[in-house]
Amino acid sequence: MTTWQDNPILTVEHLTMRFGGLVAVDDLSFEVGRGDITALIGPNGAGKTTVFNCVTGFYKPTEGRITMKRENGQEFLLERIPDFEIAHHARVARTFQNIRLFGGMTVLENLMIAQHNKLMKDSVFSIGGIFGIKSFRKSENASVKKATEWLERINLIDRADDPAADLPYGDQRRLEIARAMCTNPELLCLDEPAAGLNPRETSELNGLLHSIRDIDKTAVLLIEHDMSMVMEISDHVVVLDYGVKISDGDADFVQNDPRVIAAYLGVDDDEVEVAEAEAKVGQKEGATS
Ligand SMILES: Nc1ncnc2c1ncn2[C@@H]1O[C@H](COP(=O)(O)OP(=O)(O)OP(=O)(O)O)[C@@H](O)[C@H]1O
Repeated sequence: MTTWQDNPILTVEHLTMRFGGLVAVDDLSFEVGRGDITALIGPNGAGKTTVFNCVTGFYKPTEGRITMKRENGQEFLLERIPDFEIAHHARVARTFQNIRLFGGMTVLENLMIAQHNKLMKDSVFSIGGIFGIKSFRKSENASVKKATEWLERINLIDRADDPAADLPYGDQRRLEIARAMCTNPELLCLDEPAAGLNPRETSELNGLLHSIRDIDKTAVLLIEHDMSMVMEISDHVVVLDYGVKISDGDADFVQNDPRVIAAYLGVDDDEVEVAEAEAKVGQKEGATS
C-alpha cells in the first residue's frame, strides 16, 4: 500500500503565514497523497482556513513552498502563480464554508457554468457559438452530457431545471461539489463540507467523496469539524493547533494521539489522562441524571 509520502500530489514545505504580529501558520509541512482523502483538522483558530487559502491562491504565504504535481508529471509552485492559474492549469478546485452556488440559475446551469472556460475556447470566444460551428456544438453537447452524468451521480437529475436556491441544504452542498468536479480537478479542496448537514445528508456526502476518490481518482483535501465524519472517511489526517502541526497519520493514529486529545480538551499533554477520566465521569453523571 502506498502512503502519502510515497506518492504526494501536494507537498507543503515550511509554510508560514503571518498577519502583522500574528503567526497564523508556523513552519508547516505535510503531504497530500494522490488517491487519498486527507483531512486538515484542529480547534477553532488553528490555521486550517489560512492553509487552504494559501493552497488555493487566495493568500500568498509569508514563507514556504507548496508544490502541486499533476498526474502528467507537470509541477506547479502554487505560492508563485495567480489563483485562476491554480484552478485552470494546476487543476486545484475548491468549495467554501458558505455555499456559493448561483441561486437564481438552474441546477443544470450551475454545472454548465463550471465548464464555461472550455466552451468559450471551443467557440472561439462566442463567435463560433453564434454561427454554430461544429467544435462549439460538440463541446456544448459534451458539457451537457457531463453535467447530466453528475446530476445522476448526486441524485438531482429530477431537479435539473429548478433554481439551485430551491434545493435543500444537503443537496446544495453536493451540487457545489459536483460543480467543482466539472472543472476536472486533480485535487479537490473542501472547506467544511459536512457543516450543517443531518446524519443522512452526511452519509450521502461520504458516499460522494468515496466515489470521487475511487472513480474519478481525484485527491480530496478537506477541513472539517465533524470528527466522526473525518475519522470515517479519511485515509490521512493532519492536525494543527495554534498554526503548528501537532499530529500527522492515519485516523487511528491521530485519534489516539495524546497531543491531539490534549488540544481538543484544551489541556497540556501531561494532563490528558486526568482530563479524559474527568470527561468520562462527566458523561456517566450526565447519563444517570
Ligand atoms: N485575513 C486575516 N487577517 C488577520 N488575521 C487572520 C486573517 N485570517 C485569519 N486570521 C487569524 O489567523 C488565525 C487562524 O485563523 P483560521 O481562520 O485560519 O483558523 P481555522 O483553523 O480555520 O479556524 P475555524 O475552525 O474557526 O474556521 C486566527 O487567529 C485568525 O484570527
